[in-house]
Amino acid sequence: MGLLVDGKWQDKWYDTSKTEGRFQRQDASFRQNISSGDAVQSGRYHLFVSHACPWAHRTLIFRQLKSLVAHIDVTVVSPIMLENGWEFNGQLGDADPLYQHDFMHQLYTKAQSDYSGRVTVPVLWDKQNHNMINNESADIIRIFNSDFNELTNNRYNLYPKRLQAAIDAVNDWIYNDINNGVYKCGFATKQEAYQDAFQALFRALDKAEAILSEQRFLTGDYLTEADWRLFTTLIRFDAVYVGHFKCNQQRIADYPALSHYLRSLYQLPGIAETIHMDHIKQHYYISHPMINPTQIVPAGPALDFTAAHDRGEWTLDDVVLTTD
Ligand SMILES: N[C@@H](CCC(=O)N[C@@H](CS)C(=O)NCC(=O)O)C(=O)O
Repeated sequence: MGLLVDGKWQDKWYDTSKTEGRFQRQDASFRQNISSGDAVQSGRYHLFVSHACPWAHRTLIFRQLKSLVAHIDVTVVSPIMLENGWEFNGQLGDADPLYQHDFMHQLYTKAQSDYSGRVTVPVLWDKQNHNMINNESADIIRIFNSDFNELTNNRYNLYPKRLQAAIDAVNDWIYNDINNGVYKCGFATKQEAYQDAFQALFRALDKAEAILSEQRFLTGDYLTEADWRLFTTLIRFDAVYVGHFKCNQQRIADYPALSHYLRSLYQLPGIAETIHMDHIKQHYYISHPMINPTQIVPAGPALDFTAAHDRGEWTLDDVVLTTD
């Protein structure tokens, strides 16, 4: 794991020495949108992802739900991320079909030769102008939600105006305490930092459990981006975060509403194909040798997301708004 400094790769772990052992995520740097009109073209944009990564996973889910599979190709990096950062490896993931790079950091320096910062997935790339459109999943899912509607004729709106305030409010605590919260637990290097993140994480999971015991989705009757942002952390939780990141007060399987909700989302058409548990487990357990020096990947737990759930029978048409 490392980062680019003035366009040069350096193999360095996260620095927690100035933050009392607390992990702080750096903001993404490439934050363009795709303007409507001419810029919206089938086959012009390319998505670079890791199947391990919960942030990249959001973008793959939106690519499915928004009928973009035929229009935006995907390249999957190797799940093993060590001294060279994310790598292209035709055996464990895909080779780089655009530039035959060996490493993801080469894509960043192609976009900006003096780039300084972390080299993260997902990346939305413009093949026509050979530049990086965006490397922030929160933006990419909004681009997918709205910018290609003319091309696909898919009108599902996972960030509808009338729910935006509610979605933003939910995203805020779910991002800080759950999505990023598991990383704050796992990457903490001081007991107190871990303890604080752990308490905030399970307070937030208890809150999500209470909300979902009362209503179908996080913001009420409609499925929105807030649900998918929570989903990608929940699906990894029992397999990885409980053990590897020490998020072990209880499992998602021990929360009745959360576990049924998780299965109901998993069982929607197109979603199971976005989940690759082998990449998820290999990535975390092998790529963080300071946390797991033997790099042994646990064989369990047995998880069955196809089991029945009690959240009712519904399709996307029933629960996703198609209005602004
Ligand atoms: N804000 C970014 C975060 C992406 C991110 O941190 N991805 C992780 C993988 S799960 C990564 O690439 N980490 C590499 C690093 O930090 O060096 C987003 O949501 O798109």
